[in-house]
Amino acid sequence: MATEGQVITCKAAGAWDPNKPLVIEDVQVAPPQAGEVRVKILFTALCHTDAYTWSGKDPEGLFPCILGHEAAGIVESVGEGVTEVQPGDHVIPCYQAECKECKFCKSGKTNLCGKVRLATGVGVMLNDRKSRFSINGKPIYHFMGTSTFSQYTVVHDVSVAKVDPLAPLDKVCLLGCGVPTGLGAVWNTAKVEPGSIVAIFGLGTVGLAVAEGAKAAGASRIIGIDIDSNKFDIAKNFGVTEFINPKDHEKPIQQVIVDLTDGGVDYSFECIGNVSVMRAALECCHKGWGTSVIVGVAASGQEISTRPFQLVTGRVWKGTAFGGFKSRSQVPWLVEKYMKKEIKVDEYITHNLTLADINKAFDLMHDGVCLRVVLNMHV
Ligand SMILES: NC(=O)C1=CN([C@@H]2O[C@H](COP(=O)(O)OP(=O)(O)OC[C@H]3O[C@@H](n4cnc5c(N)ncnc54)[C@H](O)[C@@H]3O)[C@@H](O)[C@H]2O)C=CC1
Ligand SMILES: N[C@@H](CCC(=O)N[C@@H](CSC=O)C(=O)NCC(=O)O)C(=O)O
Ligand SMILES: [Zn+2]
Ligand SMILES: [Zn+2]
Repeated sequence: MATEGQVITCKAAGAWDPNKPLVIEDVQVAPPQAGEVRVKILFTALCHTDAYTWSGKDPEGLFPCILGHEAAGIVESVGEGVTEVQPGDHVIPCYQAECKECKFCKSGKTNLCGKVRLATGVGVMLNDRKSRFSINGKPIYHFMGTSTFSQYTVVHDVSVAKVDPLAPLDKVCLLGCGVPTGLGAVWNTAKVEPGSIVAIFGLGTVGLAVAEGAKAAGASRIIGIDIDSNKFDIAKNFGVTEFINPKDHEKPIQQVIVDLTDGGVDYSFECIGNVSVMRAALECCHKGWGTSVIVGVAASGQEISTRPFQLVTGRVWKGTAFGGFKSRSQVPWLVEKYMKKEIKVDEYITHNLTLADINKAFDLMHDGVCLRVVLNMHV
């Protein structure tokens, strides 16, 4: 049955209140307006950032909403003026937009885009500042401009990357967030050189993708730090060469690492979202040149601190969003790298469940027993 121009009623996971179980329910998804694309989501993964917003600690978190931002699907219909995708195209929604026209996109200095960010930050579409989701007439907010925990979603045309139709969508959905973030933190943000010593705090999907990126960049030592020693075995497969569990040491972890590395590492990456660890990650860097990249997302109200002397003496503190990748231009390139077996993706998927199991999937994340859980949205 043709659905173009019609309201679609489908299943979605509604987040009604912080930390309250997600509710699988019928949601109405309005047709796309000008500059918008309605996508049938086939597979979505869960990222720690979904859990962060669901927890109520995200200052941009609005309820009720439909979470989810790491997914893949097929274009169902497009709104007026949309030229770069058409119904049937295989796509990855991109929470980090790329309009190619705004001050940010034209700067050549950042992958951030300003075109739709103000609207996506308050859970609505740019065109009429309203949501395309509702339940029996009550509007439900969008999340990160993607809302992939729904069988159908509406995104801005600048927030969707067209990918190779031969790519398996149950795998490449991961290229919507965690894996590119880790790889890009190394390749685009830090620009790690061959021979570098690298420290990675947090060995979840993002930290392991940092390890993979560092190995590909020719790092000589890749030190993984995690409070869960169970992560160490799997981390070897991603290139981590040494492991430290801070619980095994009495000294501050930054001192342990400085002692192990003749003065500190060349590059460190914080992939947890813990501001104390961010300080340790900066302070384990080598005097004169060590660079620390903040990847983890810290809760509302949290602040970072260190002695300014750490920066005066040459350490550099940076951050990264989506690993510095320009989404619509570079996600298709990452998909091709996966198809050529130049980057891992399958190896990050530890569980496959269905939309109905979404609360179970978040339990796996909170119990620390998974990397990525991929949900089949239409079983
Ligand atoms: N900047 C960006 O563009 C992005 C940021 N993120 C953020 O990156 C972070 C990591 O995401 P995931 O890998 O999905 O999370 P995850 O929860 O799978 O991994 C976190 C790891 O950190 C470890 N850990 C927790 N506390 C620790 C501590 N005090 N010391 C050492 N290890 C500790 C855990 O055992 C776990 O292995 C999250 O904060 C997420 O929100 C995720 C994607 C994009
Ligand atoms: N709303 C949050 C912002 C959280 C954040 O930093 N998000 C990352 C992506 S995390 C993906 O899993 C990001 O890319 N930020 C850039 C942006 O424009 O949002 C808060 O206010 O804390
Ligand atoms: Zn994410
Ligand atoms: Zn832009």
